[in-house]
Amino acid sequence: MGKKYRRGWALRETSLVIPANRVVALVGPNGAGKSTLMGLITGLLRPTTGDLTVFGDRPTGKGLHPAVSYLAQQKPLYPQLTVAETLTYGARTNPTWDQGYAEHLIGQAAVPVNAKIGTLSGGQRTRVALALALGKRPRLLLLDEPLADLDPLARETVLRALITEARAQGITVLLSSHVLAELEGVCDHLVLLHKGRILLAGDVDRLGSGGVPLGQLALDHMRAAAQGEAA
Ligand SMILES: Nc1ncnc2c1ncn2[C@@H]1O[C@H](COP(=O)(O)OP(=O)(O)OP(=O)(O)O)[C@@H](O)[C@H]1O
Repeated sequence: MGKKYRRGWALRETSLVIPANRVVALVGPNGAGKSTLMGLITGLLRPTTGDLTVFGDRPTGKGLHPAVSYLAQQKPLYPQLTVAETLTYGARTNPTWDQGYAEHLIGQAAVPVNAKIGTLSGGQRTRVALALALGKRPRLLLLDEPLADLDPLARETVLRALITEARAQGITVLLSSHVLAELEGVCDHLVLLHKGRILLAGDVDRLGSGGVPLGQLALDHMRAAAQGEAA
């Protein structure tokens, strides 16, 4: 498939399968097309050419697929609501909502349930947003740089909690990040985009067979692509 905006192509002739039950790293320089790819999967965007299916269904553009949760850097939480009210909102808007599970995740993160969202730290807000995303019991979780506003320690804590949960529940995760080092040991599949094309895609074990870590592998390919253009 491809996606063209007024200014030009953001994704070109992209053919990709996101493998089930994996934690997939989506990496690439600024403007590579990562958010566009996520937008197509959520149905917020429509492909200009070609097609895609999510669990066998074409995205309708009328809201997310019931089996998909999406979390971006800007978390759509209401600052005036308490954490408990936020979960109630989740229950009201998601037919597959699991209240007990969402409460368990909030408890695990030690976020006070009666606190208003607006009074929470960035890390706590992210944990609430994650509980909202996971409480829907998705089969696919799309994370578009969800940790970008957190400090390194909070990033590590939240990422570990998230991945533990995803693996325990068999959720497929597509995670975009510019912090390559933190994807190490977390992601088992890599998709590297560059200027709207797939530069590299595959299992980390196979791609890094020379013992090259994921971050290094991605960086080497990004450098080579940039040098190829400059030449
Ligand atoms: N709504 C839009 N209208 C026009 N062009 C857009 C729009 N959204 C993205 N683009 C362009 O499409 C290309 C891909 O953008 P996209 O946001 O998908 O990249 P990205 O890999 O997520 O970048 P970043 O790492 O900076 O978040 C860029 O050239 C961008 O300028």
